Amino acid sequence: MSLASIDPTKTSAWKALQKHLDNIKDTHLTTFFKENKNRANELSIKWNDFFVDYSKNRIDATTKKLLLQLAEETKLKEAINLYFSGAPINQTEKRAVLHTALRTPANKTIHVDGKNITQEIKKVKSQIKEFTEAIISGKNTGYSGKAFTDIVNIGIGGSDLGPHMITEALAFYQNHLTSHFISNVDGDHVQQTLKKLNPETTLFVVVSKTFSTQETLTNAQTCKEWFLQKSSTEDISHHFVAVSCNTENTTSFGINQHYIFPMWDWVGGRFSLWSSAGLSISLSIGYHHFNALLEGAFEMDTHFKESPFDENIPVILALISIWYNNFFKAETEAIIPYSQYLHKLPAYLQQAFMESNGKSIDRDGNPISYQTGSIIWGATGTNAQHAFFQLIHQGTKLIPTEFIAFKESLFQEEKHQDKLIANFFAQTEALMNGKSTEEVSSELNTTTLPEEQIAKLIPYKIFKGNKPSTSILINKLTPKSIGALVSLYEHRIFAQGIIWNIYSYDQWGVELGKQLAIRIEQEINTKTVNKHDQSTTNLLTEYIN
Ligand SMILES: O=P(O)(O)OC[C@H]1O[C@H](O)[C@H](O)[C@@H](O)[C@@H]1O
Repeated sequence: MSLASIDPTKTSAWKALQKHLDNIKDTHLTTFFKENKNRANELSIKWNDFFVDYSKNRIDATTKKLLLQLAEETKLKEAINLYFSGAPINQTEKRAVLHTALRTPANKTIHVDGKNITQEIKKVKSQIKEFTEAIISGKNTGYSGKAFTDIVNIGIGGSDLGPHMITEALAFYQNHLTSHFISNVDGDHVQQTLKKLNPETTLFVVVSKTFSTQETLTNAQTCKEWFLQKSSTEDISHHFVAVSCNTENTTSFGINQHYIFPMWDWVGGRFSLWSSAGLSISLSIGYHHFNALLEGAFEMDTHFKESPFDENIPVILALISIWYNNFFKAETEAIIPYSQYLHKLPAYLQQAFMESNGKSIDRDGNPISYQTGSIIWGATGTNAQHAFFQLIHQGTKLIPTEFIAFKESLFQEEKHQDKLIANFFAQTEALMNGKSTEEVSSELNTTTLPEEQIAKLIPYKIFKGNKPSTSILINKLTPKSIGALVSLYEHRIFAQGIIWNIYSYDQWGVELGKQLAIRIEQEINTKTVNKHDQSTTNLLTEYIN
C-alpha cells in the first residue's frame, strides 16, 4: 500500500477555504472572542499534562470545520495508518518511516519486509542500557584505568541536533558526565572543544547513519589524531564508539565491533534521537530517563493515531499552519519556548520541518503550484522579546507564533517563574489585542509632552493587534513531557506533508551542495581553478592565492 496522491487545491475543502478566507480575513481576533463567549474553551485541548490553547488564531468554527474536511479529503487518516504500519511511505527511497517503532512497547509487533522489528529494537535498547550503565558507574574505564568524565558526540544534522537539543533540554537530569557536541567541520570549534579535554577520560560517540558524511568523518579523524598523541592504537577501541547503519566503515575506522550501535534505514536522520543516535542522551541522563523520553513520545504517538482529528493536537496544529501558509500567505512561523532549557528547540525544529517539507514536487512527480514547507525560526522568551518581537508586533509581516512553557520551575524558582510566565501570557494578549488610538492618546495625555508632539507620536505607538498565537502549556519539563512535545512536532510535520501531497522523508535537496564541495575542495588542494561561474571563480581565486 502506498500513499495516495491528492492535489489539495483540487479538494472542495480547499476551494471553500479560499472563499471563506474572504469572509474572515479582516475580522479582528477580539471580534471572534466577542461573538463566541465560549471560544477559548472550544478552541483548546487538554491532554495528559499538556494544555494547548489555539483560540488566539484567526479561525472560526467554519474554518475549523473546513480544515478538518481538508484532512479528510486528503486522506490523512489512511496515511496515518500506513505510517504506523511500516508501509514504505518514503517512496523515493523505498523505505518505511518507523521512528515511532523505537518507542513502541516490545510486546507489539511491527513488520518491515515481513520481519518483526520490535525484538531487534529491544536488543539494541539493551545494548544502549548496558553500555550507559557501564560508563556512568565507572565499570568501563579509559585506557589508563580512570573513569570517563566527558562525552563528545561527533555528528551533524540529525546526528547532532536531536541529541544536542535533548541533552540541553534535560540538563537538569544530567549526571556527572559532561557532554560536548562537535558538528561543524570548523576545525577551530573542534580544537576549542578538545582544548578542555583529557584523552584519558574522554569518550567519543561518532554518530552517522551513513558513516560517509564528510564533516563527521573529518571531525572524528581529527579527534582520533588528538587522542593518539597520548595513547596507542589499541586504546581507540575503548574510547570511540559508533552509531551507524554502515558497520563496514565503522570497523575500518578502528571501532570495536561491540561498540557499534546499529541504526536502521527506516529511521530518518532528523527523527533518529530515539534510536542509538540518542546514545549521548542516555549517557548524560541515564537510561531510565532516556526510556522515559521514549515513553512520552509513545503516549503522543497514541494520541495522534487514535484521537479524533478535532481533538488531535498534531492534526489541529498542522491544519492551522496550513491555513496561514497557504491561505493567509504567511511566510514564516516563530516558535518561542519560555524555558532556557529549550534554547536549541528552534534549531532542531528547523531541520525537522524544513528538511522534511521543503519540497516542490508532488507525490505524482509533478511540480507543485502552491506553497509547501514552513520556515521555522525562534529563540527563547523572554530573550526573544528584547530582540525581534518588535517586528512581530508592529512589522508588516504576519508571523503566527507558538509559545511553549512549563507551569513548574525545576528549581522551584517561583519568583522568576511567575515573571517568565507573566511575560508569555502578556505577549499573547498584546499580540491579539494590540493597543488602540484611544488607549495610546489617553496614555500620552498623562505625560507632560506638548500636544503637537503627542499627535505626531500616536501612530508609532499604536499596535493593531490581530496577531495570531498558539500556546502550549505543559506541567513540568521532564524526559516524558519533552518526549511527547517532540513527537507532537514530528506528527505535525507528517500531517502537513500528507496534506501538501509531498514526500516528507527524503532530502535530495542537500545533495548538490555536498557534491560541489567535494570538487571544490580538490581544486583548493591542487590550487587549480576549474570552470565555474565568474563569481565562484573569483571567490576561489581569492581564497587560493
Ligand atoms: O547521520 P549522517 O548519515 O552522517 O547524516 C547527517 C545529516 O546529513 C545529511 O546531509 C542530511 O541532510 C541530514 O538529514 C542528516 O541528518
